[in-house]
Amino acid sequence: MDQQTAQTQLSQLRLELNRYRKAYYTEDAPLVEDSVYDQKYQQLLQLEQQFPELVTPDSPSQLVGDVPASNLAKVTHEIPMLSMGDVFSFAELQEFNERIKNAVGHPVDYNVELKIDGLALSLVYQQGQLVQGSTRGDGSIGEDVTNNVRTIKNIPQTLPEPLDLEVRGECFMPKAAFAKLNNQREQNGETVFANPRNAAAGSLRQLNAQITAQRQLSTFIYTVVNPQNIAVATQSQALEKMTQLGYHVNPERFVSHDLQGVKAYIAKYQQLRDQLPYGIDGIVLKVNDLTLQQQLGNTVKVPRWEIAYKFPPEEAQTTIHQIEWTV
Ligand SMILES: CC(C)(CNC(=O)c1ccc(Oc2ccccc2)cc1)c1ccc2c(N)nc(N)nc2n1
Repeated sequence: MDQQTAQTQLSQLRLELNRYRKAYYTEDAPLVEDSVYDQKYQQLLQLEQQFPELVTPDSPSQLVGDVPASNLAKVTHEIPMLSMGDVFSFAELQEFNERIKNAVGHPVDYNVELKIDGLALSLVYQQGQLVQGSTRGDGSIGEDVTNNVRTIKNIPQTLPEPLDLEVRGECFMPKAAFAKLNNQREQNGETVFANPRNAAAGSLRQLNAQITAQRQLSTFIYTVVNPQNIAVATQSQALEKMTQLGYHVNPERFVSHDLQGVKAYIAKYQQLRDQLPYGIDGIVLKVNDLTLQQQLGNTVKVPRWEIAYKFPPEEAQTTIHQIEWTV
């Protein structure tokens, strides 16, 4: 290929890849699958290797430090990482409760939790040592972020007991850290993140763990995948035990018999949502008894024993310097 053709192809690739990057990071609306981005990015790298004199400072290859690597190693989840069934009205919660009562034959207790708005994370421990951290990916295959999760302060690297355990939770960027990061990026003339969830995803999915380390990420852990290993019978006991093991577990939870108290909880946190230092997008009802959870089972993507009640979307995320955070 002659230099002229290479130049044309490279400027086309730079244009496309920078457009994809911008959409992914600032508009919270990826334009293409990671695999398409990867394939074009590899094409650009090959051409730049062949014609180094054609590399320009705005080429995506020159921003490698900050480009979240969609070429992180892959991890297969032995137990799938599931998502949530969503409802948008209290009436639908009542229908869910009726379905459960009919399936189980009696009223059940629910563990009621805030639905943390971050990115799902799985942590695997062997003999009490953290050996792997991974993202959900498509539920069966996620990305290996082990080195990055080792930089997150409230993730225990070693448990006080030599347990073989897999726990799951949400990785998130606190709102104050998000505001600070975007203001810094704006001052450096970099693209800003659309919302804390995108900022958390972009910060966790890095090849360079030192970038992750600077981003003040946090977690709330909410599931033990193998509860038999910690001798607990309910979701609420599991969360207590995880707290004792050193995990950061969200305290705004309670056990409700049927739906008593859930309406008040929804009203309280819809009100409090803007003042919380982390993002939530609803509440979650989980059948508290773990044996009942097993009996109720899961569909391919969603457990049958939990339901998420989604809050209406918050008003559009205005640009950061206009928001004065009240803590
Ligand atoms: C309920 C679950 C989907 C996690 N649970 C799982 O991923 C899960 C996965 C396999 C399980 O067991 C299986 C075992 C074998 C086969 C299939 C499933 C059980 C739970 C979930 C997801 C997001 C949550 C969130 N943002 N906030 C809170 N507060 N809770 C959340 N809970």
